[in-house]
Amino acid sequence: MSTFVDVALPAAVRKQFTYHVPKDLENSIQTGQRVWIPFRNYNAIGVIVRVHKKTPAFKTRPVRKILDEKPILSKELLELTEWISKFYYSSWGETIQAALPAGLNFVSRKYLTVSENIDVSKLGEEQFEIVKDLQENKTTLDEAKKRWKGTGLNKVFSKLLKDKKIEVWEEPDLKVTVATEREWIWADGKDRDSAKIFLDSEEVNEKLKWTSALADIREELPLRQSEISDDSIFNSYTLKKLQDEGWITFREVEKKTEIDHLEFDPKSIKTLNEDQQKAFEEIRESLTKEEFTNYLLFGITGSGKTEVYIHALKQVVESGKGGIVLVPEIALTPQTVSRFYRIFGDKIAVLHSRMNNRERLRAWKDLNSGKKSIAIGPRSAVFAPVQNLGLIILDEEHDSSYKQIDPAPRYHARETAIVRASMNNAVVITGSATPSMQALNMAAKEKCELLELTKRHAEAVLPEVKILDLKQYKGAMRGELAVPLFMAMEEALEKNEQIILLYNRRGYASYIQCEDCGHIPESPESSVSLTYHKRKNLLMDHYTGYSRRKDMNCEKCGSANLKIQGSGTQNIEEQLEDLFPDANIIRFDRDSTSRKGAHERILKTFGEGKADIMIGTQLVAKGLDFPNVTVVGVVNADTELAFPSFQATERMYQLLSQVSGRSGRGDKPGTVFLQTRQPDNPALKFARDHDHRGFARQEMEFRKPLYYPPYSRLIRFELKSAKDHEVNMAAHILKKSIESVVSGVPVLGPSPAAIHWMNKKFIWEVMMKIDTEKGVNYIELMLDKIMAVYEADIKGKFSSVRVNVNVDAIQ
Ligand SMILES: Nc1ncnc2c1ncn2[C@@H]1O[C@H](COP(=O)(O)OP(=O)(O)OP(=O)(O)O)[C@@H](O)[C@H]1O
Ligand SMILES: [Zn+2]
Repeated sequence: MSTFVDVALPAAVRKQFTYHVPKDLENSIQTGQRVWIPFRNYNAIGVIVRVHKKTPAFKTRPVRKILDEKPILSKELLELTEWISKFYYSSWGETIQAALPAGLNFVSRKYLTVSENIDVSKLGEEQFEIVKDLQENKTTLDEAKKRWKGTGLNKVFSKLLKDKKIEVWEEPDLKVTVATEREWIWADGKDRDSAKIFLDSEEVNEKLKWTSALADIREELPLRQSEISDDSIFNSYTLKKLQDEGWITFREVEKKTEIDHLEFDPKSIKTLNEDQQKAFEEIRESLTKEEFTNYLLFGITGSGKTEVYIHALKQVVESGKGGIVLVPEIALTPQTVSRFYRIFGDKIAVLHSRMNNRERLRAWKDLNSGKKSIAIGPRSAVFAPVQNLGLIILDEEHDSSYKQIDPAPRYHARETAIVRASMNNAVVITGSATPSMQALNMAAKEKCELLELTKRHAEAVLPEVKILDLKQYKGAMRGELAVPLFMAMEEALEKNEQIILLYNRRGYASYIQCEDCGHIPESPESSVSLTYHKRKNLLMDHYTGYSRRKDMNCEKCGSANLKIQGSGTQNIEEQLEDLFPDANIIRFDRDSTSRKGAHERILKTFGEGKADIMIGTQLVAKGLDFPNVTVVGVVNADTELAFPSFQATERMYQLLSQVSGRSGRGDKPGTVFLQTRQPDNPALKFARDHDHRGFARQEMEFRKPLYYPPYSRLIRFELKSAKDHEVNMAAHILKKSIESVVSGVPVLGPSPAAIHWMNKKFIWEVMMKIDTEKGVNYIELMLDKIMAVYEADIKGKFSSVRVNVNVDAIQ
């Protein structure tokens, strides 16, 4: 009886491809391996997701070769990616693609090889020339096409391909290597003492530049290339000279990662306070019993959630297991990493988006081999190949970055973490000072265990929050700052305390507006309003990258009265420099942190007290812990409300609470000022009173009758095409398809998306709300049916329209 395998490919089609296994490969084939399979007219890389004996109804082709001796995807991760592909309605292949780092996933190039069963002696002269070339030079398909383009050999090459005398094979795009660097060492027979004698000897001529270098480095060998600092008196060239003179030589060593430079001091682990200890005891019990449990750690800002995580993780590591710590990408600061590194040292592998492919691959391998047992990273670290998984921590559970939006798989790291933990009898701790409505609802339904920390550690207390009505302070403004905020800042500066200002917008000034007709220029590519950048004098679309020079006259009415409205962080920064000429001001936003390492530098400067005021976007609200910050100001609390989503209020509330939480974390009490034009907005008042439960109650009351999440599950269908009328019609057909498959569920739309035109495509949306009790199999089957009906209905029409499905869509 033959053996068959089902193979996943990274395509968007939700199906696997079946091949038979040649006898000689039968003993080595396993699920989770990559194999080469004939696909269309080349040999593609695929991942085996199933091995079975079920003969398919069609004629199968054979697996060509096995790429990985050992599976690169464990049974566990295969099962997890399968669950995601069903629940979030992605293809299994594209889900696997997201779960593996480049070099191990499907990212590949097409190379040419000469077929094994070709008889070279029978080739014509031109054929022989090509074959010989390919045998001698490793060549990609693209290179070959270029090489013979326009020459007489082009046709011969195509014929060889067609006759399968030359085959196309995909190969992983990244060779599995580690990054190395030079480490300079003494040459054979040379050492510090002989160098000293030489330097002291008469022969040494001061003209020899390298003398000083030798003097400088002789005590410091071995010396890594990366350790040569810019202000050092010698450089690589000096070292090269010393090498030529026979004093030193080098060897290639593995590069250190950023994390290798952090401080390791496991004894510095903090003793938990009473509340923390109580929470930890409960978690410990589940860990000891190896029983899947989902905890929600609801602890106010500064209550020491991180300390609880650390103790839980320690318990896990000591029992020989591994853990994953998920944090929002922008909270993945050196501050967070170093707190864990101090206790767990090189057991930690950090994964983040600023790493290059090679660094990421190395982290993956260290975890997969068990060399490291803790992964820290953003959303995608939920796929980290941690061995013997005992615990997953998901900090700042409410953060929207845990949901992937594009491309598929559109998964949420929280739900994925819960599923992965339950597969491993592991524990999940999700933590937040402002838990999402979803999480609170789970706790209410006893689907997770609620643990609370209601006090800040030791003497620290929550800050006093003041709401400033900008309408009332019209005549009492210092730039963008109402007088009370300005005065509090002056006072703090006087006492050498620090200040954080949130301005939730970027660029020099947000937008321009016509004073006469009120028109605000919009992007022709995405229909969002354009942001004005003073430095470049440009209007920019931050979604698509479109930009143009600032208009001189209103494009609508021709008036020259164009006013710059609102102000971005750069403008505020300049104002602050005038208002507080003696203060050091530092800006923290995406523009100022786009360079590698900038993020770290800014936080370090502020942490060391070398800056007095930090002004920035949402970045300043996340998880930062600076005990000397006593004043926090929100320049305009209303900006979040303008966002078109049922979650806008929740987002605003969270942002205000989180940024407020940066104040008064040490022994000095803090104050927070929220500037607004809507002082009566209840969300602001709840934020002022630190009343998350009150806010949640009101928010739930608002959502329940409207059947919004968490009372329902939102599934958004996004339809895209360059032809607006086609998407529009297709969206109507899709709506009917949904209604014919499931009756009685609310279907919203079709409507143009909030951003109706982007990347030259029109976007329409249809949304449905389903019962949250419906499980993964129901969802997959329902969506299969809907898509089948839809596809039958549009058959032959609207071929330009693509449909994306987003389960648990949040905005
Ligand atoms: N048991 C403890 N012993 C000593 N210091 C503690 C203890 N618990 C917390 N702290 C200190 O209190 C500060 C706040 O703690 P931590 O950053 O863990 O709070 P958090 O709940 O994670 O805050 P946030 O939600 O605002 O990010 C930190 O500087 C931390 O070191
Ligand atoms: Zn106008």
